[in-house]
Amino acid sequence: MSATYSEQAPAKINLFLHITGKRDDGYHLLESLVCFTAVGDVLSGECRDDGAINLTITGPMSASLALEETKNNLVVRAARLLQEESGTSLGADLVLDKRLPVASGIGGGSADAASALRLLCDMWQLDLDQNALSRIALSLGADVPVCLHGRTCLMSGIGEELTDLPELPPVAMLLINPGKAVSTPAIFKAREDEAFSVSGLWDVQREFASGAALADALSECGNDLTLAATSILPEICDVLNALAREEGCLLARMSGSGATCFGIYDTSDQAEKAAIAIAAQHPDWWISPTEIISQQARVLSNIGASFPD
Ligand SMILES: C[C@](O)(CO)[C@H](O)COP(=O)(O)OP(=O)(O)OC[C@H]1O[C@@H](n2ccc(N)nc2=O)[C@H](O)[C@@H]1O
Ligand SMILES: Nc1ncnc2c1ncn2[C@@H]1O[C@H](COP(=O)(O)OP(=O)(O)OP(=O)(O)O)[C@@H](O)[C@H]1O
Repeated sequence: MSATYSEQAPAKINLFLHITGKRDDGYHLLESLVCFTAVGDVLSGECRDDGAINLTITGPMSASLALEETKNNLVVRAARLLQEESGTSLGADLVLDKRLPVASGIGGGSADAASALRLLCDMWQLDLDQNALSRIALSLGADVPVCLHGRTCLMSGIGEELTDLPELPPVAMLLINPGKAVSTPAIFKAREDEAFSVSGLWDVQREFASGAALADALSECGNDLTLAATSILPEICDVLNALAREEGCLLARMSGSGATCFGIYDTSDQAEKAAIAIAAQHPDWWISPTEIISQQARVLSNIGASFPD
């Protein structure tokens, strides 16, 4: 029997997101403080020797992808690119446990693609150089390089320039998605007339001992896609208000191009209480209390521990 490999695909959170310019090809230059959370998808799989790539999607959010062709799934596209680049004749039977809402600003698809690259490099024992992997990642999407990197960092360029930052403490967070998908290109288009932010505002040396200190520093920044996203989906304002109203909320902000928003809470107890209170009023929203994870925590959780629901 062949071994089962497993990789986590944590949600990506843009703690702040500044749009600093636009390239001639239409892609925007950005600066964003990115971290990852304990909640995420999980990809697992076994090796095949015939080169076939099979993908089964399970989990609470699998229905959102049911109408899409499997060959277009970012996991399968990542696998195909890796086969081409490496020339391997191996394939894989993959299972994606889809827990993150789709098209929701927390990079679910990008995280899945990155986890496929990590899992298959391991399974197929590939020794590709980092540049080749980064090139494949960027060709799959602007958020895939940061998800492949998988640790707290400052992201710039169109998403391919990554500067490591001191790891953040396990800050308590609450993620909420109002259950409506948002198109990233539509949001970038809707902000076309807005001015660009200046870059270089974030002190890359700075360390934070608590969620309160982090939230305080983040209050100087913002998410430059919020206005555009709320004009397309006003329900995002309801989500932000619901997060901010609850006791212990230090900051409420949208991630990426939305519609998922995060709240930073003083304690995990407060984040969990807020989750229960908001769920009672909005049973149709996706609500997930979680925390920021560090790279070290991810490595440890890979050793025998299961990934939190
Ligand atoms: C908004 C963010 O989530 C912030 O992390 C990302 O920049 C989006 O990354 P992504 O979803 O992987 O984006 P892609 O799939 O590469 O691009 C989707 C579309 O978003 C727009 N896009 C994306 C990234 C970027 N830096 N500039 C852009 O203008 C482009 O219209 C592009 O056609
Ligand atoms: N494994 C996957 N998971 C989610 N979406 C996928 C996947 N594979 C392909 N897609 C397609 O990618 C689109 C964007 O999905 P994703 O969840 O990554 O968006 P997002 O959360 O807005 O990402 P970002 O934060 O990078 O803007 C979906 O609408 C879907 O059609």
